[in-house]
Amino acid sequence: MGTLRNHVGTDIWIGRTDHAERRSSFRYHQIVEPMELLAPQETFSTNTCAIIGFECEEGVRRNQGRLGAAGAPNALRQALASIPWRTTEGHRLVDAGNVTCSNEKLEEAQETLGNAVTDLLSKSATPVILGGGHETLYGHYLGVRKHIGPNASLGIINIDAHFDMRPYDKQPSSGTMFRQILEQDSNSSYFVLGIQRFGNTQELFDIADELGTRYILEEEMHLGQMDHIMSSLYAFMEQHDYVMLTLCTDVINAAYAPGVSASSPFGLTPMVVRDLIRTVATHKKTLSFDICEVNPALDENGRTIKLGAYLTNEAIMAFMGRNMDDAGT
Ligand SMILES: N=CN[C@@H](CCC(=O)O)C(=O)O
Ligand SMILES: [Mn+2]
Ligand SMILES: [Mn+2]
Repeated sequence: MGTLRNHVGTDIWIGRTDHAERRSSFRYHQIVEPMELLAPQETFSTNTCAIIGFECEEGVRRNQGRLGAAGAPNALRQALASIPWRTTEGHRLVDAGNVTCSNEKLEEAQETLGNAVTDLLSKSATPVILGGGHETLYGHYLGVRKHIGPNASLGIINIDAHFDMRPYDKQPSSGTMFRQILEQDSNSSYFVLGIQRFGNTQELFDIADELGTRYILEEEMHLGQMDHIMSSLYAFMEQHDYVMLTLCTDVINAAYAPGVSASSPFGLTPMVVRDLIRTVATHKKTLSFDICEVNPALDENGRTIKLGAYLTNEAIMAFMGRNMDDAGT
């Protein structure tokens, strides 16, 4: 089994403290609570986000990518630690620890992550998954599908430069997940935003068309075009019973996000990605979020890690914001 480590080291959630008791000066490290996964426990209020890390780069290795993404979950936690926590008192953030992939056992680790995600959803927490290579998404998907059952329609929204729809008959990797899902699950649909025209072969565009993928190219996603894109995104979410969101950090321009395996010289700006995350995570059908492909080993001065943490914060704040009315109940 993929190893489940319930508690991250005490040296991870450390940051600046402006005041030890005054909540209005709190940052993430002052409010995050450790939690036991898979242990019987009372259900959370709907105002709870649950972080879980996936220390895995086996999918990237199999896809001939550059290694380092397994170090991202704790690096992202460290960067989140000092971000101001700006929600009301009823909102909680728990940390369920890390699932670690060892001995190249990717499929087992994805299953372990899936079980953790199902557990969190069954306790009414909103999972926020810190990958890992983009193979993290497949474990995330397994957990969501198990929670909602086989018959519910699931809309999967991916913000990515790549389709990740390569053949998986030899082995799944970080380049195969959406083909695995669409070929195995007729109640799932796929919408990907930020595709690079020259980051994918013609064959991958053909497979995307064959499998009914909705996609928007990066070059169609700039100022003046966003209203139309947000409307398409909203329409896609409305068509499904549930939605899940995944961010492949290589969709962002390489100047802002150099710390990824396959960087994008023409990638999106962080502000566009922030708007997409806000739109999707605010929607009531969205169950969960993952961030993948941050690679600390390739980063420059922590720039990609910090951006990844800020985008994760956007997802968490959007999830919390939609539950504002329930806060404190
Ligand atoms: N996770 C996806 N990775 C891309 C890598 C592309 C590249 O190396 O240029 C893919 O498989 O298509
Ligand atoms: Mn990608
Ligand atoms: Mn990807």
